Amino acid sequence: MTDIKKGLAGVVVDTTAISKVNPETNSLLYRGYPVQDLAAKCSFEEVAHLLWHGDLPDDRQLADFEQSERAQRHLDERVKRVIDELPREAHPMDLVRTAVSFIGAEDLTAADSSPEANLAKSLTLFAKLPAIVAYIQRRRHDLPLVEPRDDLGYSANFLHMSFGEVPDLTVVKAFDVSMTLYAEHSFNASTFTARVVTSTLSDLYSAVTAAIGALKGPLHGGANEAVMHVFDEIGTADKAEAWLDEALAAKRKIMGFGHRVYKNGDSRVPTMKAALDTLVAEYDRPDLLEMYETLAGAMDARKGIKPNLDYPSGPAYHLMGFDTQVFTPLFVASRVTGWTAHVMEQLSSNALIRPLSEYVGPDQRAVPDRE
Ligand SMILES: CC(=O)SCCNC(=O)CCNC(=O)[C@H](O)C(C)(C)COP(=O)(O)OP(=O)(O)OC[C@H]1O[C@@H](n2cnc3c(N)ncnc32)[C@H](O)[C@@H]1OP(=O)(O)O
Ligand SMILES: O=C([O-])CC(=O)C(=O)O
Repeated sequence: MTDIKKGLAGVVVDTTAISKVNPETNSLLYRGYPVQDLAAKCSFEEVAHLLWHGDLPDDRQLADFEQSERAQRHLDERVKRVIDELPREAHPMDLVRTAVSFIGAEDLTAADSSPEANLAKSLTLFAKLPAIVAYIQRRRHDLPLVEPRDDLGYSANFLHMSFGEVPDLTVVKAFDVSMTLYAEHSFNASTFTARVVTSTLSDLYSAVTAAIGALKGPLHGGANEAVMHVFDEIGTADKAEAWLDEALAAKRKIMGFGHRVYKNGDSRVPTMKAALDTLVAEYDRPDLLEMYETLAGAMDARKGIKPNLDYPSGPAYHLMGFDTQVFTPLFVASRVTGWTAHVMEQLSSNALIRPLSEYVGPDQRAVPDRE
């Protein structure tokens, strides 16, 4: 029998210059820069520029970049109408996926996959996703669309469009940090999906639409939503240990824990946990922190399995005021930078991605004659 690497675990399928995930040193580099330092010192706009162009922008480049992003922030009436046609109860990930697909169908230059065209499309999606996600968040509460403000940075504007006001700087910074941390993570399932689609020479919108579908699952991005459901199911921290014992006995996967690559903790968690701590102080919610610590401690004690980025980001988005079902769309708004960087990298040295499988079905047999 062939040595099959189920789930492609441990298989290196290509090179990438975009990010380096190193489980040995528990580190993550974007284009050579430690992600913690980027989160501390740079805006998400700078990080997006870094991922797409390979380097941080100088002042002039940043000003140009910000200007192009701010000019495209509004929600197009037709995209709004498409969202409005869909049930209010539809999962926000399905709405975001449909909105991106619609934008792709409307763009008559979608098939132009030149580096310049793909860069322009990437920037368009980056600029428009906050409006889409913010509108979905508001529509769930029967609230009207909030127009973007072009005097605000990406994260402050995102929060303004979501809630109609700009929160304290601490909250804006925590949100911006989450965007930076979620932006890129080498060949994770959704990015690999984007690369598979791109490898057939399909267009960038199709790759991003497919990637959104892959991100939705609870074993990947959907876990940030699932963490909050777990917290709700447990109720209060004093019940966390008993809940965990029962869940593990029932062989349940505990959402927000474990990782395919990191086996000793996720490099991004300390930075996001620090951001969560600032939010807990800001909103005076020590109960949430107690739940976080108790469940994480119990999981470590019982299984030695550590939290991944979705574990601190779920409660952080909750404190900011987002509905639980809107957490994974926030991940989309960030990861679109990494996905599109990978689309462009894949095209720069493309090979159709088409692995082999070992057939284990019935041997060849004759189709019975039909009357
Ligand atoms: C941003 C992100 O996408 S990060 C990932 C977000 N996903 C989640 O948080 C979902 C919960 N986690 C998981 O399901 C897994 O840890 C994954 C899918 C992320 C990684 O899985 P894999 O690399 O395939 O590891 P695998 O599932 O084989 O786990 C190895 C062992 O640890 C156990 N394990 C791993 N994660 C968990 C978990 N969250 N809860 C309980 N047990 C777990 C498995 O049951 C398995 O045990 P076994 O050897 O006794 O069968
Ligand atoms: O790398 C992975 O498999 C999942 C992950 O953490 C991410 O995509 O951010």
